[in-house]
Amino acid sequence: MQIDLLQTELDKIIETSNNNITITDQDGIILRSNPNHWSIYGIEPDQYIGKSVYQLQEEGILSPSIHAMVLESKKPVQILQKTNTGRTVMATGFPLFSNSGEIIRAISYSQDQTEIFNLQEQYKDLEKKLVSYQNEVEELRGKESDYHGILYRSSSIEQIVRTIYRVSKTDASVLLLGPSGVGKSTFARMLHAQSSRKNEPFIEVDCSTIPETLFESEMFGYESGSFTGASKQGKQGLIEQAEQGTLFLDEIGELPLAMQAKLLRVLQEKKVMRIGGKKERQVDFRLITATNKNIEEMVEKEAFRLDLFYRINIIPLQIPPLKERREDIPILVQHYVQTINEKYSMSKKLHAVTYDILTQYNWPGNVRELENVIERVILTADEETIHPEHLPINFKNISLPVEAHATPEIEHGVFDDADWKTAIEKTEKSLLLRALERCKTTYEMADFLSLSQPSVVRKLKQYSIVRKR
Ligand SMILES: Nc1ncnc2c1ncn2[C@@H]1O[C@H](COP(=O)(O)OP(=O)(O)OP(=O)(O)O)[C@@H](O)[C@H]1O
Repeated sequence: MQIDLLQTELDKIIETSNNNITITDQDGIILRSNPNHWSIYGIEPDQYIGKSVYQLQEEGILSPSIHAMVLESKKPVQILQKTNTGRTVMATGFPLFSNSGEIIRAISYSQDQTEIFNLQEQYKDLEKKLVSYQNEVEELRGKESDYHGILYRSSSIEQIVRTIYRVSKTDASVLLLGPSGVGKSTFARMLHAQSSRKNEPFIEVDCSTIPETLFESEMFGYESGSFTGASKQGKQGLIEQAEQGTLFLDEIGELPLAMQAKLLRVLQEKKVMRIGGKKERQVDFRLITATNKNIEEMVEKEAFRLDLFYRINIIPLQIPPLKERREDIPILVQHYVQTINEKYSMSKKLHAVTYDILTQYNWPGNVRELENVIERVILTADEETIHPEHLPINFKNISLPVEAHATPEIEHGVFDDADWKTAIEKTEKSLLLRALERCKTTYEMADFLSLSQPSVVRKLKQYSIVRKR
């Protein structure tokens, strides 16, 4: 009765265990096992009892057999088995000895670990990807704020820089979209400089400036004497000049429909025929296009060919105007004040209020306008310090936020009815706000203010100044 109960309990344990428990005798004959788990070995549950593990090993069903190993070594063994159903099984085996020290049983527990191994593989894959992304980020971060001449602090430009970095490794056509002066040409040059074609030509074509009558001869070139006025030697077209390099078609939205059709043919066939030529020439270039037009609307109005749009619009990148990424303005202002001073061997400075006005302005002409305005005021101001009145007329009605008004006090040392403590506090607060606008981190602020970083953090807290992220 007691034996029967033990037997039933053992059967139940084996049957319900999450592990595949298998017991063999000293000759490797399977005495008991859990029927639920044998499917991972590709064998029917009723086929294994009474079978020899050596035979199953020979048939390739157990490779290798843990029992065979335990019986041979007379020691506990742990192995990974690859089953012929493609599963990965972790098997642990133990010998069981009689009182006289003879091995009488081998018992194994095995568990299907396929999912865990798959996850491990995926994890390794992800780790590899992570390392490569980290390298990418490090590379970008190292050059952050000045990446191929592109200055930025905004996350929107950072995102674009990252995308450009990634697509520069491919030959995909990129379409740069955005209003005039946002930096489309600058990004196009950066993309080329970053690509494997960087040592080959970068040919920039402003589609709005080529007259329709000259389009073919300019773009495709011509053979000698092919038309009146043609050069005797013939001429290589712009597309051929971009061979192995990058062809940047700026203002593509200005291209008349007839020229769009001609361009499409070249893009489809990657071949050009010079005017007066007899055979087509194979061309290999990377295409970048840019426009400040709403090109999708042009497609809808049939002013731009849909098939050409598909060709150029593989990777569209929308560059936001400056007013939508205001955090880029201070760094651009500082950059242009410095470079334009250097260009003209000058050392003009912006008055704090001028600086505040420039950073509050909406810049409808974007970075180009910013660069031009700073150049103009540096050249025309008759004083070393550029005051608000030196700015063009359209800057007259800029209203500054309350904090900004505190800054002239520092310049002039004027504090109405203020006691010493209030004056110091006002000054400190103004300096902190100014540093905050110019700097990205509290470490940079500390550098800028010649303070320690903990002091900066403490003072920001003292004046309840919160840094924007
Ligand atoms: N992020 C930036 N950092 C530094 N300079 C920039 C940046 N973006 C643009 N610029 C400068 O602004 C000026 C205008 O840029 P760019 O010519 O690339 O603009 P665009 O969008 O191509 O203009 P358009 O549509 O009129 O051709 C250039 O002198 C360029 O160097």
